[in-house]
Amino acid sequence: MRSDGILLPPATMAAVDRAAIAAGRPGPWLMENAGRAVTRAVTARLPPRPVLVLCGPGNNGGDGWVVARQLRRAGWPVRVASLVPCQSLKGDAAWAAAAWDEPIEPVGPAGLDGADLVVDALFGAGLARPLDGAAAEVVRALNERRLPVVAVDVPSGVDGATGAVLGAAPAARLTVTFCRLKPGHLLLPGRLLCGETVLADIGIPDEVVAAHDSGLRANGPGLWRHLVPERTAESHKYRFGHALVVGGPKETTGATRLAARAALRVGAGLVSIACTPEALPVYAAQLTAVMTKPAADAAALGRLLADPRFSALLIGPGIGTGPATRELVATVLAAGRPTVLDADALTSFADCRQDLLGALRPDCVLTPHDGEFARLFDATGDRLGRALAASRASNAVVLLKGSDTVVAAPDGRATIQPSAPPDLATAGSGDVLAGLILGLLAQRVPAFEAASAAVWLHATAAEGSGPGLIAEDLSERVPAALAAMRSR
Ligand SMILES: NC(=O)C1=CN([C@@H]2O[C@H](COP(=O)(O)OP(=O)(O)OC[C@H]3O[C@@H](n4cnc5c(N)ncnc54)[C@H](O)[C@@H]3O)[C@@H](O)[C@H]2O)[C@H](O)CC1
Ligand SMILES: [K+]
Repeated sequence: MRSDGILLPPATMAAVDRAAIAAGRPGPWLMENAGRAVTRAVTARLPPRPVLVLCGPGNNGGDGWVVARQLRRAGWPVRVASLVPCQSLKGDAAWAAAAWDEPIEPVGPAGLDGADLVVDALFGAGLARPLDGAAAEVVRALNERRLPVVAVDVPSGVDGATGAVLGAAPAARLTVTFCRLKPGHLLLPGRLLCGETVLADIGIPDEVVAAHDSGLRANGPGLWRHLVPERTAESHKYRFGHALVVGGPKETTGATRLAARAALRVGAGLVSIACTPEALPVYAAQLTAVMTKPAADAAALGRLLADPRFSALLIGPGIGTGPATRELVATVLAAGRPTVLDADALTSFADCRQDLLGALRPDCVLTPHDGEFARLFDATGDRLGRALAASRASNAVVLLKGSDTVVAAPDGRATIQPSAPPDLATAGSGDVLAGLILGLLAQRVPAFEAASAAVWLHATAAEGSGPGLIAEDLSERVPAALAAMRSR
């Protein structure tokens, strides 16, 4: 199976299952492969121990019956508890249960006694509402007793489309999923509840998956590495663009400098800061490779940006909020270059959002955190859905920052960042991210890929840094992240 990063929401996964069966892969064969994948993952990690398999009313439960049979064949002491009477099971689940010829218990907390491991096959892609009744009780008891759980496809109660918990969900040590990851495996809290996530090939052809591809991806270098220019012996700095940051006042130059430095670190050929004459000496005293350009007001900035050599623009870090910023943002957008709008450049439009949203283009990238997002867009719904809706509404790329950062494009594509070291939560980290996007845009990386690449580089630069990471160091770690991008 290609590691193509394709993410399939549960409803799409169900359609893929049906298409695979129509393409000659029988349901029981798929279920047997799914159960075998779970069994292999368990037996590769653990020696035999008393295991309880919790089977639900559908095909997730069907996978559980296969796991029970295969673990028993591997010599494990296995018990099975079923949420529903076996005679109510249908289709492949009924087929899988019929092979079990030992006692079957009801699902409930009492059944957990004596189990050293629990296989959670209650619900998967078909979860339709919050857990209740015996399912909720046993899940709560699992969490209270901190029993090791192996989840089939997804921890029961986690919504595979959003990562949200519906009622309750076990904290699994291991989750074995099939065919492709679902958004809920990467979005919080689902990602944390999955524990180690193993993706198993159960024989669904890639072409069946491709036919159902809706443009959702787990973020990774394979999506955009080819678009990030590489320096060679005959490279010249002018080939790597000229990035410009609209600098804040002399009292708050740090954010602007962090962004400018990050743009250089990620490979922009030239980087300039446009700032007021009062702030210019402050910037000039603290910069070496970054140039400073005086621009006293919006009109002067407009004249400066008429120079076509500026290939990408950033406004926001440290710029301050208010009408003057709105005027500067309008001037920057009027220049018609790929543009990053971050922090104060977004907050300044909280009371007049349409003035901003009506002026954006697909080569613009907005980088709100949740608070900034809520001031501009409808904040109801899950993060993936919200980011996609905001991108469609604004006709711009929306990068919704978080531990599970989502990048969404107006054409419906989206990436979810699979990891984010907690050390990224440091002052100035967002300024560095904005600078990384700017530096990639300056090198003519398209906006959606530039934003996704910047998120991955930002997280990779923080990997292994440990506590005490500061934004300046983060920027210095970008070259190593670029090298990792080329090698993975
Ligand atoms: N990905 C693949 O190629 C394969 C996946 N398999 C497994 O099939 C399940 C999906 O099975 P499905 O029957 O569609 O749904 P579930 O088993 O998750 O749910 C069963 C059933 O339960 C009802 N229900 C939903 N929510 C609740 C609730 N909160 N309380 C009570 N009942 C609820 C609803 O009617 C559901 O239909 C997938 O996860 C994989 O594990 C195949 O086995 C192999 C191929
Ligand atoms: K499950």
